Formats: sequence, structure tokens, C-alpha cells
Amino acid sequence: TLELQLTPALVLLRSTLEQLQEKDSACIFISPVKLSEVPDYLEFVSEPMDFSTMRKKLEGHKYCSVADLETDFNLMVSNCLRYNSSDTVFHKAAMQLKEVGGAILRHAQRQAVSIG
Ligand SMILES: CC(=O)c1c[nH]c2ccccc12
Repeated sequence: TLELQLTPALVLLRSTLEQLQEKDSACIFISPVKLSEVPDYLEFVSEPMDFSTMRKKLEGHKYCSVADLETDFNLMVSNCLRYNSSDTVFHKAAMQLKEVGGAILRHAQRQAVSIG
């Protein structure tokens, strides 16, 4: 399509982010952790990250590659694994998202190569 010719990289990044977010069925990562509700969060996490922030960065042209998107995705997942102990729903959800997201990102990287 015309859009794919004009901004293939941006279209691929958007599609990849949407695929990643679809796997967050519990909507744990949809918005920033509320620091008002989790006052000790920044004692464990130096750089919070979530899907809404990633979306803003994407539309603000802050991501130049799939790898840039992957860096923030990995940050978001590792923050969750650090703050939430391993016996929690959040920690288990992060482990699953890491696995499924990794496959989505590998496929996106292959597509980015073929786009050129
Ligand atoms: C992604 C994450 O760690 C969290 C998402 N929602 C939360 C609420 C309280 C504590 C942590 C969280």
C-alpha cells in the first residue's frame, strides 16, 4: 500500500508494538505504574517503562529501529521482574511476556531487514 511505501519502518514499529501489547491480556503494562499507589517503586526501578510511554516515543519518532523498541520492551519487563517477587501474578506475567515478545521482536527484525 502507499503508506507502506512511504513510511515502512514506522508502520512496522507500530504493528510490532500492537502485537506486543496484545499479549498483555491482563493489561498490567498498559500504563505507567502509579507512583502515588506504589511509593517504594523508584527504590527498585530507576527508569519506569510501559506500553503507553512506548507508544508516545514511537509516534514522537524516538525509535529508529526494532532494536530501539526492543530495548524499552526489555526495560519494561525487567522492571517488573525486579519489583515483583517471583511468586506474584505480575512476575509470572512478565516472564511469559518476555518469551512471547521475544518471538514477535525476532520476526519484526526479519521483516525490517527485508524492507531494507
Ligand atoms: C508492571 C508492574 O510492576 C505493575 C503494574 N501495576 C502495578 C501495581 C503495583 C505494583 C506494580 C505494578
